[in-house]
Amino acid sequence: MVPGYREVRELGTGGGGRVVLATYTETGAYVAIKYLNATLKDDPGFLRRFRREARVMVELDDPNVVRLYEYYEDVLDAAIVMELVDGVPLRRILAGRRTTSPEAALAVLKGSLLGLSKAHALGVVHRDCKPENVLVQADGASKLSDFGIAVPAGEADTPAGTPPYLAPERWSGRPADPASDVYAAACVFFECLTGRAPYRADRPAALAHLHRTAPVPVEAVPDPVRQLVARGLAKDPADRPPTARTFLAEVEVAALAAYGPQWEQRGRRHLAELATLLALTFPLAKPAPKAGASVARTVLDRMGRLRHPRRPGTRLVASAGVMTVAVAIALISAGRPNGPLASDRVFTPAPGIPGADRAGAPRGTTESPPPGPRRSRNVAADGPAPPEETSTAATGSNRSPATAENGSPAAPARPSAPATRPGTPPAPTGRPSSPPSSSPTGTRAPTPPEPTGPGHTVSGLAVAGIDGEGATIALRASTTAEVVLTVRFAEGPAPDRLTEAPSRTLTLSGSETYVQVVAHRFSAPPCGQTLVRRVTVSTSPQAPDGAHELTAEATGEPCQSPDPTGGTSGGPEAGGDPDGEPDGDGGRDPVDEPPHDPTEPDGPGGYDTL
Ligand SMILES: Nc1ncnc2c1ncn2[C@@H]1O[C@H](COP(=O)(O)OP(=O)(O)OP(=O)(O)O)[C@@H](O)[C@H]1O
Repeated sequence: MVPGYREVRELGTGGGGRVVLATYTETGAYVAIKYLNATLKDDPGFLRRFRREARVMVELDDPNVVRLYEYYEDVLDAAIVMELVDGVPLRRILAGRRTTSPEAALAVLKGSLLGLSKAHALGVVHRDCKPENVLVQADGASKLSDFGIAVPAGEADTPAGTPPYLAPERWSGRPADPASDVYAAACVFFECLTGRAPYRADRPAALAHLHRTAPVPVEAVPDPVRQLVARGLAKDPADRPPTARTFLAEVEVAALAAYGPQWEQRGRRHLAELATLLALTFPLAKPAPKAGASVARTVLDRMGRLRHPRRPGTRLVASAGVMTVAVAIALISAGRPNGPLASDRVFTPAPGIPGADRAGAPRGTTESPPPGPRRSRNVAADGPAPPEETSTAATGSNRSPATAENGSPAAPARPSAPATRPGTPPAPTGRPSSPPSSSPTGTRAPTPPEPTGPGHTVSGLAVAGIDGEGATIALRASTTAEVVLTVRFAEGPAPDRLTEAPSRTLTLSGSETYVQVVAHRFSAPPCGQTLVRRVTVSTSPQAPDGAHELTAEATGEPCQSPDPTGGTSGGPEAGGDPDGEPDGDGGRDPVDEPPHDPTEPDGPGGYDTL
């Protein structure tokens, strides 16, 4: 069990292990914890993949993607602590060949494409978009989960994916790229509309043949969305929208034209109805020992204070010299090739179920790190992988390591020994005596006080992410003495036209590793426009490579054009009514059965993730 959490019950078991509902003991907040199967944990390849999943998730701070709160690893367990989605997998909604209204199918597609866009912008492909991995909440919002087999786009990889959703080129062994995610998302869209995956066969070879050669079964879907299906399921990736973002633009246009400006509202409402029908299966529907306390504000309260979760046991740590590896430690080490990656300390990003305060915040923006070697972008993407992985295994493998502001490469900072050696007593586990301060200080940062203690250095510093409500900063110091962190936020219409906000100063102490979520409300980009956001961080004592900076772009939702149907909602051939009633595919014939098609009661059963 991950220290600091209490298991409530099992939610399900996937190919990689089990997922449990748990509470964070300090606040009572609910989380989902995915444990890597014990056998797989002993397999370096699987463990590497699991760590990669965590690293991808930590970067994907997006409301359409299940959020990572913490990655935990010790001698016994490897676990991902993540946002609990109180809802149902889309698979369960579609069970028994049930369908959704076209607007609901479009809403699912839009949610998946938004999540995938974020991944694509970071150079990552999901590779396993399918109804099992789309979780639908009671409000009709959906979230993409399970980045277990995600890889950097274009990386030569072993075949992976789930056959009914596998693009033709993937069957030929071509590397996964964003267009193959587009194909999978289009398959899920098709399944929402028809209750079936586009191609079905009982033998992989037959299924591969259908994906490669069978005509796209567009006649099975309502007219207004046929073109979308044809585009998304195009055999040749060159005929498909190249990324989720480009497909999304086409989806918005087609949906608006066919179903009017309220299409998404109606779609979400219908999804909400369908999910609510299954409310008894929601994770929180079953009796739980304690009501989930809201963590919305606690995180900010506690921001900057280090939580020392209970350690997994000194005996384990001391006797085996086992190191508890943490994502953020990898993050802050990522900028330096020989940086310290292992620690005996449990690390908890943004304590108090971090990120939860921001989970419900509206975003609807994309963030894409700009090119250029001088700026540290997403650190996990920039830096080399942890020692177990090659740098090409890191997300965005073609990116250069983080470099200092002055342009010189980050200096190696490998310590001569781990922080705690076998036999030495564990680090203090109490709370730091005083919380950090966080105050606006004018346009320039004040001169920070000198840190105490000899040999006190900051060995790692990185801006791990930016979103509309602030930045996540990872920091590692050589001792638990005070570190002053100065954060500057700036935004504007272009990189050379940024306006700086008053800087923020936080004093941190009591730990050697921190991940700070520093709140700052950036302006929301107007529809169709892009705003540039920049976060610059520096510390005292200074990090070896000085200040770090991350720049991101946020793009507003596409602007709505006047309703081409003259203001009526719902096109004449939509097969959906203005109230969004479940009308499925409007009584259309099911998809033509391809040869070798077995009868499948509940979706494309019989195929697991490869
Ligand atoms: N964050 C979450 N919140 C709520 N339920 C979740 C969460 N993550 C996973 N689950 C549920 O836990 C179960 C197992 O999920 P997991 O992702 O491990 O497997 P899967 O996607 O069903 O299968 P596979 O990983 O083999 O493709 C599923 O029922 C899933 O809906």
